[in-house]
Amino acid sequence: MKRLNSQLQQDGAPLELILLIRTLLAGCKEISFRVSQGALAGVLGSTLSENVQGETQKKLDVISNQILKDILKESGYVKAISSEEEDDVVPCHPEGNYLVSFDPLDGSSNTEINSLIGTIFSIAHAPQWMAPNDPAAFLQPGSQMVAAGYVLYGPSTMLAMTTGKGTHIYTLDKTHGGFLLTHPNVQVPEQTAEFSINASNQRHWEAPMQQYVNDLLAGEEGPMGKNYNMRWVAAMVGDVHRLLCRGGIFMYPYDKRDPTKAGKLRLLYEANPMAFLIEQAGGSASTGAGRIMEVMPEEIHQRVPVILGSKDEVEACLSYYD
Ligand SMILES: O=P(O)(O)OC[C@H]1O[C@](O)(COP(=O)(O)O)[C@@H](O)[C@@H]1O
Ligand SMILES: [Mg+2]
Ligand SMILES: [Mg+2]
Repeated sequence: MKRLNSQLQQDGAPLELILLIRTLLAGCKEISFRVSQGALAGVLGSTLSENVQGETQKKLDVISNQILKDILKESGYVKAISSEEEDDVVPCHPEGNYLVSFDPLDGSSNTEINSLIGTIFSIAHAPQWMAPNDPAAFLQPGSQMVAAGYVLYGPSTMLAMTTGKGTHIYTLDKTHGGFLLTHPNVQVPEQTAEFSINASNQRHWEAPMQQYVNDLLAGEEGPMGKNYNMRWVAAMVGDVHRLLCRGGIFMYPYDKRDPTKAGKLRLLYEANPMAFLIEQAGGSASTGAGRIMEVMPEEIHQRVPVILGSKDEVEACLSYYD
């Protein structure tokens, strides 16, 4: 089976980017090991501290963040980092050519129940003009990403990765520690009968989303004329992985609970990397008002509504907003 390295080379990724990706994945392998240790290593449970998102940090949030921060800072390839768990931009190497944004542990509410969690990341060029601690450098639209991916810590540790030449999925072979290409060039089916949303928030959604989900639930007797199934892993990395494997539509829309927030999910290190993977796999990714990867960020922890997945189904959902 082909190794990650040769696929990245085949996709024309420059050597320094390949070395950076390998460095980041070395950190993810360490996280995968710590996660698998669970209660044996005392890594489950919450800390007493709150992050910039206003969420109580899980021990694994803090551990994963530290592992990635340390390994990227030492690498020399990275000028600066933005992380879900860091208030501000973390300056790294003044000569670094890349910016890395990451969600060190996605699906934190799943840590205690041994369910799916992961790490999500995106990489962009570091503008020459930027000072290593300047957040303005991160305010680039997602279309500027040069690479994005996630590592899913599940029964197998799996990696979905794109450098703009398709989306490929790899499985970690723990016998030699290498990621092997097990699902080359994944394609999201254009049609689907599976949706993913936290339905407990329905009363807070805008009218178009309420109507769309009601019509999905109406099944073949309803306007959609077919029965839909529902899934919710409560970890974006898990719901998007299922979607890359067999299609579907994933939604975390705007809701009225907190009008100051455009959504729950963060643009730089959740929505953008997932949008890049989905689009490179033939799917669509929208905020409801436009393509996620065309959003011009205003700040590093900005949130956006997310509607992504099978092309025809995303279109059907967006037609409710028209
Ligand atoms: O608890 P809810 O409202 O269902 O939200 C689940 C969503 O929140 C998240 O867990 C947020 O990510 P973090 O765990 O990294 O904070 C997503 O992975 C997931 O899609
Ligand atoms: Mg997350
Ligand atoms: Mg997280």
